[in-house]
Amino acid sequence: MTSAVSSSITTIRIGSRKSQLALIQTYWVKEELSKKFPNIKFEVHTMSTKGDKILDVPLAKIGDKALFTKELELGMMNREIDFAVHSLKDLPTRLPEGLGLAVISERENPADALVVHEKHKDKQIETLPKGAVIGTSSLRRLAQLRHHFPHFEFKDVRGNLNTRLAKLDSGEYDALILAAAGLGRLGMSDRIHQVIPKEISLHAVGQGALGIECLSDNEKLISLLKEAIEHPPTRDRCLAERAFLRDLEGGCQVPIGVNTEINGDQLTMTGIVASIDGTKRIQDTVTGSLSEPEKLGSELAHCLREQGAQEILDEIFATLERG
Ligand SMILES: NCc1[nH]cc(CCC(=O)O)c1CC(=O)O
Repeated sequence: MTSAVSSSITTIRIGSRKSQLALIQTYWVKEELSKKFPNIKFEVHTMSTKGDKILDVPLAKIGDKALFTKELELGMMNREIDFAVHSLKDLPTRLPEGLGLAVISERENPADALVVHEKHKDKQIETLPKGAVIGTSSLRRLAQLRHHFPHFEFKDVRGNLNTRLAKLDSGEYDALILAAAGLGRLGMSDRIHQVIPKEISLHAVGQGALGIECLSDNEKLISLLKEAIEHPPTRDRCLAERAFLRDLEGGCQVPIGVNTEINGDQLTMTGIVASIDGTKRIQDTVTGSLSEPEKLGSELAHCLREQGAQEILDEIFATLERG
């Protein structure tokens, strides 16, 4: 008996991707659970996802929202694992029937970071030279940076963080834009040359937080996870962000950015939808009660739609389909 529903709990199986970052995140979750529940045995089971296997195609062109999660979801549906740990930003906003987002962990800095080649160590993003080659695999980063810095050359970069950094250091790129949180968790905060301010680029929905997915009816497991892992302020911010993305029908790979802030019992949320060439941008900010984060996310999505966000998104989907 390995299910957490039984009173004779013995083992709970945690599903994880195999990348170094995924394993660091999963072992952190395992450690937090083990501290709270020393009598339960937690086991890590690793799986490769499609996103780990296809490394020669730009992410946006693969066009599969469950790129980093599907194999783990099958593992839960087949009862091979009890829950899966994801980078929340890689978890689609609509999950397969029977599965749910059980808890959200405390968020690290959700901002993007500039990482530069040694020869640019005295520069900031504002002062990198014309024609500088900037590596990013995210349309969101591309669209927002191109608007502010049309004189840079943007080039796709795939692979895990170590591979990307090796490509930067070998001179293939002048700089990379990476999530500050990923670098921090890998112990490479010293490579963060500049945190990109929100006035230049808004971060991805859910960036910097972990999301734990499990069968929606596994109430015992969900209550264990809540007790050990859940961080309510991050949860509320991320639920608002995910409602915003869900209502715009966007995945991780569309140029949609957000910023959220809690002040007392109020949540303030800024969102942007941008065209890939950086010329069209629709951005707005809403504030509402922290008690209904998803309502606020939906309100912001509606707001941007009314200002023409859907046209920008439709154009992008058509371009991606044409290849
Ligand atoms: N899709 C890649 C991905 N998914 C999660 C992270 C790490 C940061 C996070 O937890 O948001 C990264 C790398 C990156 O964007 O640089």
